[in-house]
Amino acid sequence: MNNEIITPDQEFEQKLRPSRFEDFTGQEKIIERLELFVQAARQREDVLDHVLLSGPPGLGKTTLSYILAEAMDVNIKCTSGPVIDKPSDLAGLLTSLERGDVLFIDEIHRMQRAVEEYLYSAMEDFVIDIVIDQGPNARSVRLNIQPFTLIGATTRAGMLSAPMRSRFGLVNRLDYYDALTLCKIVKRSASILGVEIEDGGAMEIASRSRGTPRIANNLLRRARDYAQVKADNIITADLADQALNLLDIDGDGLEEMDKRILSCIIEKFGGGPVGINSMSVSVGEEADTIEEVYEPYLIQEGYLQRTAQGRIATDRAYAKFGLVPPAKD
Ligand SMILES: Nc1ncnc2c1ncn2[C@@H]1O[C@H](COP(=O)(O)OP(=O)(O)OP(=O)(O)O)[C@@H](O)[C@H]1O
Ligand SMILES: [Mg+2]
Repeated sequence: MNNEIITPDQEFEQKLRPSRFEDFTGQEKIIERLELFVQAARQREDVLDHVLLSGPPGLGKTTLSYILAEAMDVNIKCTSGPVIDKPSDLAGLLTSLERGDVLFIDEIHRMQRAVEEYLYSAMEDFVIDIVIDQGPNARSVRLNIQPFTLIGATTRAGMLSAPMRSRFGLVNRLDYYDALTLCKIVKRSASILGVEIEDGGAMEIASRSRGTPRIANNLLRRARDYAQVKADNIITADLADQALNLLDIDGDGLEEMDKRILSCIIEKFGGGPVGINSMSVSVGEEADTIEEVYEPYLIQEGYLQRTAQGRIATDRAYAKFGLVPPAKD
């Protein structure tokens, strides 16, 4: 399996992560909007409104959060939904923020309900309740905190509760990148890494990266290794093609797990509909990962449909394996 292609490598990503709006390629609408709100807030010497960033993994949510903090010229503190055990963990973080600071909460849809509710008053009125003393003397005091910007990132916007969602002033959904945009990203990354790449090579990588900058960068890295061993360190279209074939990434950018999911629906479940849990057992991947990582791309590319009864393989999925879809009644 090529899980390394889709999983983040912190050190490597850090190096390639754009730190200013100008270096962030693609998602033009979102960038235009965010730049405008940053400018407006700065002019008023105000704190930036809370921002929600949603979209599949590797499209730039964390990157944008850092860019926003940088553009506002404030500190950023990072945490993640599942690691906040109880409201008091959050209280410590919130009281440590200075005016205008960014609190970045990754995987915000995985926050516990009690923690989430605790966050509401902080987001809305910049106050929190803390319990002091213990036993019979225990009492709750209301504490003002500095106005701050919460940036929440989620791969599953649909799993966010309505009250949480409504507290974000700026809601942005990142979409998959087209190949041309990814091509620019690949070339930028190559120049940072000092890798020589031809236009054709960059395009080959871009069109096989499932619309995802993280994957494009990871494939670039693999192509670089290949070029170093097999050629003169130059990534041509031909060389990129060979390197990606070696990784089992096909011409449509599908990787082994994508194909396993599709062939499982077709071969074991007669084309579907099949429930996520049966599919998860059958392909040997967690249901969450299938839903967050693999399915969105397969759906966008028209290989898979999600219906109330379950997942269905489309005609395109059959065609992918050279099969004829069953006649519909
Ligand atoms: N628009 C972009 N331009 C250039 N590089 C990008 C862009 N978006 C993402 N990247 C690159 O892809 C990598 C992954 O992006 P990032 O970590 O921001 O994704 P994410 O949406 O936070 O993913 P996850 O949901 O897994 O946390 C970054 O290190 C960065 O180098
Ligand atoms: Mg992230």
